[in-house]
Amino acid sequence: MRSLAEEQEYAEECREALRRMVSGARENVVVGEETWGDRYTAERLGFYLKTLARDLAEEGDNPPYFGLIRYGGDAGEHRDQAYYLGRRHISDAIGRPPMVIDWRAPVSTTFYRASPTDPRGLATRRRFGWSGNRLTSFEDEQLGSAEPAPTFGSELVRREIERARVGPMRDIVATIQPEQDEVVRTELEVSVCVQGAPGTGKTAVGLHRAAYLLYAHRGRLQRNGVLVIGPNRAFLHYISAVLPTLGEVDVDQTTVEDLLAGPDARRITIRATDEPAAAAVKHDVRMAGVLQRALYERISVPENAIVVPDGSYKWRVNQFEFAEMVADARAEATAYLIGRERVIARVVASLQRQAEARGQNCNGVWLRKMARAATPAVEAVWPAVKAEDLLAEILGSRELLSRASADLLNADQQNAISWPRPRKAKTAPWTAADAVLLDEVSALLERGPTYGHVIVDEAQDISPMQCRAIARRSEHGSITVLGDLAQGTTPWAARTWAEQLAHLGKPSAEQVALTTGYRVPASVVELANRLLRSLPVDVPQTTSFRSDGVLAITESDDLVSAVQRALPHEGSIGVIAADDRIADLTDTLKAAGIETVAPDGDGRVAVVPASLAKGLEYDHVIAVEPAEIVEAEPRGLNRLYVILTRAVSRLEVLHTRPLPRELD
Ligand SMILES: Nc1ncnc2c1ncn2[C@@H]1O[C@H](COP(=O)(O)OP(=O)(O)OP(=O)(O)O)[C@@H](O)[C@H]1O
Repeated sequence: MRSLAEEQEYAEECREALRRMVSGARENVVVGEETWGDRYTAERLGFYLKTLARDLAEEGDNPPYFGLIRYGGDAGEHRDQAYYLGRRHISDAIGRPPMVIDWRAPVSTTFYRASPTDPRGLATRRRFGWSGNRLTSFEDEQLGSAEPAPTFGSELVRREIERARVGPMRDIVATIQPEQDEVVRTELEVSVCVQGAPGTGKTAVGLHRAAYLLYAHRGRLQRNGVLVIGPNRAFLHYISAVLPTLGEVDVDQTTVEDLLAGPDARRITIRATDEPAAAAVKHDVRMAGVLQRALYERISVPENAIVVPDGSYKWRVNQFEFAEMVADARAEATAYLIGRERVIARVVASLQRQAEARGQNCNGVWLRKMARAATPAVEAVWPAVKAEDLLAEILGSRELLSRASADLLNADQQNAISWPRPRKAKTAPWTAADAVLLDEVSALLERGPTYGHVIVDEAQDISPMQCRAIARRSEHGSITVLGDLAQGTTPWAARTWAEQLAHLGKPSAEQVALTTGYRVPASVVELANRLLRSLPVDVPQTTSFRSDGVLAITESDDLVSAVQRALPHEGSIGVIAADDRIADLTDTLKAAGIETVAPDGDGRVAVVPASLAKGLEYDHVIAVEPAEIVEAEPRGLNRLYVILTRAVSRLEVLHTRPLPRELD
């Protein structure tokens, strides 16, 4: 095995090889641009070469590798072989073995999963310690010896997990733990649902799974795409750097709200906010039934035949035939507008049969003319509908709403979502929940495109109707569902995964639990677990990987002193409080000369509204007045649980009012 100096030299050689790969890729772009060929091939080649050059160049100054595995004498095809593992594959010359293997390649699994009790053919596992991009140390585990060393855990892994957090989230490729690796490498066809306590690495696992799937199934997923859905924009900002560092830049990352307001649904402008009672009804899965009925009641049974004059003839589809065409299309078609098109096509086909029987030549022009002539009759029984017009009408017409929601919604529920008078779709006071309904109606009218894989983070908070919108976008693909039932804070938060998975269209997804926490230190976990016992969900408790960390409960409202106590320590500081205290607290800190930023800003001290803290983490968290956080919303205790578990190293709870008794 190499010494430290030799390893440093090898690291330099790898960097050099990577630089050659970048310039080679750039040269290829130039050559590719001058290559003759058909336009499609030239375009595809150009796109591929440019992507490769860009990906390689974006590699930047990351350490070229983080681990080395050396197999023993009885490891089959890998016998006595050694492999360096890094964020990306590095090769020196075509035909030569790679200098560094991508962490996602099958052989890398051994690095993550081998243990003294199951060495998987390995003799040694070496982990490298880097300071910036300088290799400073390594650590060897002898896995193949007859007498395995007692497991003491890796010091480098411990240091990485306990490091102070600054700035946005980082990748965890060097230290993925075995149970996390199993989720990351689950096959593409398999949908998984991960229930994990705070800080167990769900988000990290989801992002690494996206990168893994793109590596293992690049062709398929580049066509269909991978979508990551997170709870809010601050969270997306926080995770935005992870996939690019892993070499993956073509993953869509969005919130459910933005997904539904996206380019294919830009028809409404959200101008209003629903009352809680209205939002509760609109997010209820029964609305799917209401919308479906309201749409399909537009279809009626034909009362007349279709007669189309054509020169000296008149072609006919009699009333009975026409009714049968409508009934058949209704039974077969997957979407309303497709069914309507099908009826028109069948009417035209019938006219064509009659015309051809008379020896007429039915060319394209004739067929289009017949379709135009038949459309008004079809329109009368199967009218074309625009999603926003229909939704505006359902919410604006008590008769229609009551017909469509009979036995689904009671009178109070119907009242809650009714607009006082019919509105025009364009200027109606649309709300965020209406965008979810509109998406449902749009999908009833026409099927939309689907992704190859969808990753849903904080999935416990997604409403049944939002789940259906996600299910539609992953209908022909698979999903990774990440969440924690105990952190559910929306009015519709899931109580069980079985129910949520059914709404997401994947009732048989594999359910996995992660229970080792890598963020929150043991003393803070102990406090949070007390609260967990009083939450109405059945989830396993976390055990912390970390024995360090400090918990302080201070009876005071002196936030400035609390921040000043935190400032000398390394790392980020998050002041988290009930939403309506944020402006005040920001002013107080400003007056004391302490500069603060919002949760998506880049600065040392962030002032974070409780409602935006989900998924984020700070080295030092100051949780201000838990009683206010709990009182601010119906699921206030769950919110408090989220807030207490944002701390990486130190949590200070600042209060003047009694602490909620659930914390005792
Ligand atoms: N194997 C690991 N090695 C190093 N760091 C890790 C590992 N797993 C998780 N972490 C770190 O632990 C922290 C928590 O991870 P993450 O945010 O993914 O957890 P989570 O389960 O999504 O938490 P929450 O439910 O609170 O949002 C992050 O800083 C992450 O980088």
